[in-house]
Amino acid sequence: MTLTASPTDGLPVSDVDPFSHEVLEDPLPLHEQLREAGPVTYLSRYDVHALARYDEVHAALVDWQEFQSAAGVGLSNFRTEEPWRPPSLLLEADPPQHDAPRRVLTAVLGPRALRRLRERWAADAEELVDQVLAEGTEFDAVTALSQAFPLRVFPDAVGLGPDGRENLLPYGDHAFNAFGPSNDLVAQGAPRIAELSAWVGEQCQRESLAEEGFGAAIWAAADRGDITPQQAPLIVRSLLTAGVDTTVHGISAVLYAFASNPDQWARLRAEPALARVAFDEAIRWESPVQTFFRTTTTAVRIGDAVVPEGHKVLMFLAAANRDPRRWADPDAFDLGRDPSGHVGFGMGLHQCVGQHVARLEAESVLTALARRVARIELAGPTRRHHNNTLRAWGNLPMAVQPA
Ligand code: HEM
Ligand SMILES: O=C(O)c1ccc(-c2ccccn2)cc1
Repeated sequence: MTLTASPTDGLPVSDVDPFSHEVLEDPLPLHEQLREAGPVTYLSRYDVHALARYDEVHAALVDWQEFQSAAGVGLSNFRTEEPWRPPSLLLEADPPQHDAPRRVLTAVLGPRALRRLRERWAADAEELVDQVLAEGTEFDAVTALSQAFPLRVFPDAVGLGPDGRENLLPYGDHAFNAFGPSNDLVAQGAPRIAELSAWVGEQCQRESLAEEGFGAAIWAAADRGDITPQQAPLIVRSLLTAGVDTTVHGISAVLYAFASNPDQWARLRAEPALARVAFDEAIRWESPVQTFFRTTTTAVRIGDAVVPEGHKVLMFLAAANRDPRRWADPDAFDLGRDPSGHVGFGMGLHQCVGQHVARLEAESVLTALARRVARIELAGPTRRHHNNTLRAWGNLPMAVQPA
């Protein structure tokens, strides 16, 4: 990446494409360059300002007034472009519109609501791990665990019917690609997205949902008048968009972290309670959600530069999560570290409302695996799955040694 300091306000400029396959394959060198270039960089290719250091990313995330979400959290600016789908009532909204939908989902997905799922998901994870190990000690952890577990437990928790669940991953993959530029990744998903969107939209209707579950709880909130009946299906859609691919790649991230750091697996075996901190450390280390945007609502000073009003700001969460200004030995996956404060779930008003669901899914899988497996290691070449927003594994060939 060529960085030229513009003569005026000391704002480094680059024409790098953060959404190129070269960068998506290995974004770490770009993250390092952007952090070292200064507190903010101007990416001329997309006319956006980039933040890669922890302090600047954190500051933008918590300042929802000057860095708004209602103009979209992708490259597309909803002030000038039609969104590809009706905007999310949480993600692509600011207060006051954001308030009621957020309050409802906070209650539906909160730690208390999950208490009844904890035992069921622990049993589901044990059953899945037993099935995987019964077939042998070498397997692709992406299909056998990272995809299998979320797809086994989450649609049921939402209250989806049995048919069409294979639509969830491609729908989410396209939604996360759509936050980036209209490149080949977006073009790949375009032919199917109308059909996938229709199926997702159908699942959000009250009559499609089971009487128990996150979906029913959202519709019950509409009955109470906490939200309107028109908002309910869009809030169910949020779960189906944001709640599947993210957890699949989050579980892949923690499994890869352990397989590439076998000494850390030994620590987990010795102290199974470390499963929860292990997941957050993996979210910091790998950052399954790599980037997304905000739009300035006024001219904002960052470092020596001023970002004009109405400009898109690209936040590199993954770069912030490995910023040596914030983290000691940032590139190490270390269960001894306190990962709290990482921005892998965002921060502030829009911080992930489903983070407790994600943590419970990951903890269930890790606990079941740690009890049954003495060692896990990579057993062959890995392949990335490229997405404009998500950091994902296409496969994770794993060899395990039963306990
Ligand atoms: C490893 C798994 C996950 C990761 C890394 C993740 C990451 C994130 C991040 C970074 C944000 C902030 C977006 C922003 O600030 O604009 C977010 C928001 C959100 N997430 Fe998650 N997420 C995960 C799992 C989930 C799950 C399981 C659900 C639903 C059950 C979910 C639902 C949402 C929703 C609805 C929002 C929007 C919140 C708001 O704008 O108020 N996420 N997530
Ligand atoms: O409400 C929705 O539909 C929705 C919510 C959240 C996301 C998201 C975006 C970037 C990073 C993490 N999550 C996507 C969609």
